[in-house]
Amino acid sequence: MDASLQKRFAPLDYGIFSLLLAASLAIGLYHALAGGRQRTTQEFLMADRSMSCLPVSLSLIASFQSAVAIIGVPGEVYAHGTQYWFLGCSYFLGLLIPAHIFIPVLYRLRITSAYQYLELRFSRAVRICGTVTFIFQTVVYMGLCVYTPAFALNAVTGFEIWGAVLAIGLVCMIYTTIGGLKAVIWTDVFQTAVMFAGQLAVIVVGVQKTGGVMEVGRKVWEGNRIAGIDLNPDPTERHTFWTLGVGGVFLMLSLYGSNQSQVQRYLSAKSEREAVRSVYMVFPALQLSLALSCVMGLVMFARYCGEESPPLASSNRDAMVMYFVMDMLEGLPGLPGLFVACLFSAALSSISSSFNSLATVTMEDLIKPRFPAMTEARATLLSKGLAVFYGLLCLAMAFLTHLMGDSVLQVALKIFGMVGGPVLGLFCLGMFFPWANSTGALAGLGSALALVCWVGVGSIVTRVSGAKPLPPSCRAANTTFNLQGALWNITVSRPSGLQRFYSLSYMWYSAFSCLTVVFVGLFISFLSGPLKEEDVTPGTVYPCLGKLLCFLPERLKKKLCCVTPLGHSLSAPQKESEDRESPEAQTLLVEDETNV
Ligand SMILES: O=C(O)CCCC[C@@H]1SC[C@@H]2NC(=O)N[C@@H]21
Ligand code: NA
Repeated sequence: MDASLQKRFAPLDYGIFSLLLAASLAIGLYHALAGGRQRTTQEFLMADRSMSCLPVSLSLIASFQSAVAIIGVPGEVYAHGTQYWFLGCSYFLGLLIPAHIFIPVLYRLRITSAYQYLELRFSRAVRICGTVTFIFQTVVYMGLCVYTPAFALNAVTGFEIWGAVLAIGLVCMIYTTIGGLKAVIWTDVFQTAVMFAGQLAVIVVGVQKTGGVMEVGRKVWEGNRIAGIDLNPDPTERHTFWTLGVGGVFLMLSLYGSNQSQVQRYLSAKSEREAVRSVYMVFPALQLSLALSCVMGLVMFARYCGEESPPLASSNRDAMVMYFVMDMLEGLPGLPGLFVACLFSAALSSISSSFNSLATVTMEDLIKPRFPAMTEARATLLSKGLAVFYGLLCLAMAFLTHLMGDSVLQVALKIFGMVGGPVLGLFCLGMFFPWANSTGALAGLGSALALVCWVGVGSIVTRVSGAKPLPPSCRAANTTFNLQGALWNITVSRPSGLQRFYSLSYMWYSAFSCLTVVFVGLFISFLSGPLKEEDVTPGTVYPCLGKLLCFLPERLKKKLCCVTPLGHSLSAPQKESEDRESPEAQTLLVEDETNV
């Protein structure tokens, strides 16, 4: 980008930014020296299952709110309008279902890795497949999280990309490796606060510099950026109420229901009730962060829509967001540093959660079952070594990220759909369908991954990445403009056949892959001999049929294989003092440890 547009940092900016990194390191160091000094895997990986709901909820938000959303969502709203905001409608079911179905089932099994559930319900093979799929998804996501802030910074300030990547990667590796899950959660709390502060600063200064709230409102209205509810049922339509509101529910379930990063936070809560409470506390904070990033996109539109050719309009939209921020905050020493601290906080909180959960599942699902006699000290040391290994892998992934094209937000959501969706399907198949067996689960997972990766790769290769950006102009609608508007609305010739398959909205990938696992899984299970109630491990099936058909007599419900609820009836709240382990799960876990 030409030097005239390049923005410079004041010394105070560097000061604030370094302060953030230092604070994160300090929190990590504190947890390395305080408490149990991270000498057991229970403390290093599970925070001694002692966390209360507030830090858990802030850590849940921070884990999947990275620079990808903080830069990607404003860019999305700037180019396409506020349709994306309807994603907030998916947060209701997307959080209620994890709170009242996934947590009760997973928490009472007292597991460490979410994928232990897959072995308890199906078989070790299914568990290994789930773990490997999760590892792949998380490594790619980490690369995206590291690269995004570094790329945006470099595009606008000339900040050396690999300097930023190393800064993020090293700081994160240090405090995650020495401080364990406690450090990750408490740094997430601090970093979430910095994230909100940074976004708020840009919005307040941006509105003030663009002529005030009324002026911004008028411009975004005339610029056709306020989207109404779009009930178009066409699944190839990129963002509609259905793709965001319904497809988004499956996306949220794949993150908050069956993703180790989030499940590990639920399991680190000191009681099931604390875990459920933390999910309820996530809801308002997620809505707020979605609102902040959408409003930031609107302010950015209002700021540049009057100009003939907005700066950087030609280049990557994510870089343009960073330019907008520096354009707004320049001349206010400290604020550019605050926003960069916000970006790095977003990245650090997501990457540290990923490091820690990768180390956890690798230990619990891939190493411990092979070496059951390993001493606690060696296991903890190995977990720390894994955190370093995954840190280096993440830096390598950052290289690959910039090959993916698209806006980083779209890439991230595609990955979650292509890889997170099938794993969600395994959990749904296991929890809601007692007849499903491990043959069906493996067949379902394989077919879903094949199908949804075919769609995903196809859409990238054939570049049917969906809607065109709206005209970037906010001048009052005059005749020529209307004509131009009309021209913009001509729909390209409707794709047919394979093209139509590739142009499936990426927001449907989670739902599509999840339902493929369920349908194929059930079909193969019935072909290969469905399980009976007594074959299913107690506590691994959620008796949703029993709840839905609660009006039926017990006899009939038994017949319909609505298996009896978990160790404790699901409706009874978990008493604090009562020992969490249901007798069946307890005996089971003993077997699990022995039959290695
Ligand atoms: O920001 C990221 O790191 C990934 C993109 C957002 C992931 C999803 S979108 C729905 C939910 N709300 C969030 O803030 N993050 C997740
Ligand atoms: Na984050």
